[in-house]
Amino acid sequence: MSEKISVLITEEEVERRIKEIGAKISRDYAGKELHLICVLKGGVFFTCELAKRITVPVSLDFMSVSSYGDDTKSSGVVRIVKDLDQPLEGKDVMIVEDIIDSGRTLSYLIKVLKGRNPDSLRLCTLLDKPDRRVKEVKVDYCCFEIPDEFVVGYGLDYAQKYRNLPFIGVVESR
Ligand SMILES: O=P(O)(O)OC[C@H]1O[C@H](OP(=O)(O)OP(=O)(O)O)[C@H](O)[C@@H]1O
Ligand SMILES: Nc1nc2[nH]cnc2c(=O)[nH]1
Repeated sequence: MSEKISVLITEEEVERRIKEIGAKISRDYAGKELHLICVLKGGVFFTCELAKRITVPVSLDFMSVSSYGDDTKSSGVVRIVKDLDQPLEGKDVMIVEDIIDSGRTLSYLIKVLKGRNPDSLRLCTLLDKPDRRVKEVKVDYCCFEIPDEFVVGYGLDYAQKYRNLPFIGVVESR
């Protein structure tokens, strides 16, 4: 079955905003190098587009995490499925995510990665749903705050589909 999807944020708006955030990050990190951590799978499209807009030297690493089913959603326990390849010690690190919802994933990840002694650790997200927050998370860079709707596209899936949409859409019928 295919779902009806309406456009929430157009491709042009997403691209324009990523350029803006990339320029801001480049100014904020002038004279430094930046180590981007892409949180798979959703973060991959945003990470690539953002990295292209950052003008300071960038290195990349990838991580995959998953919740332990419904119980985790309340316990906030997150499992590392694929860990980083490189250490973080002495690096200026930025976690790059597609969306922050309850905040459970990111609050866990930030705690774990801080323990690896980076020089600095910040968070950049494409989308933020502040109304859904259960765990407080400091968001350093955010492209768009959105209402509490289930969105797809630009890395975000519905049953593993629609990650490749070049815009942010809302699934009307699920
Ligand atoms: O703030 P939270 O409520 O913790 O939700 C945010 C998390 O959910 C999404 O990942 P998802 O579990 O859908 O994995 P995916 O990126 O592999 O699709 C997103 O990429 C965040 O990691
Ligand atoms: N695809 C998708 N994944 C999410 N994870 C948390 N919120 C969302 C959402 O709105 N869409």
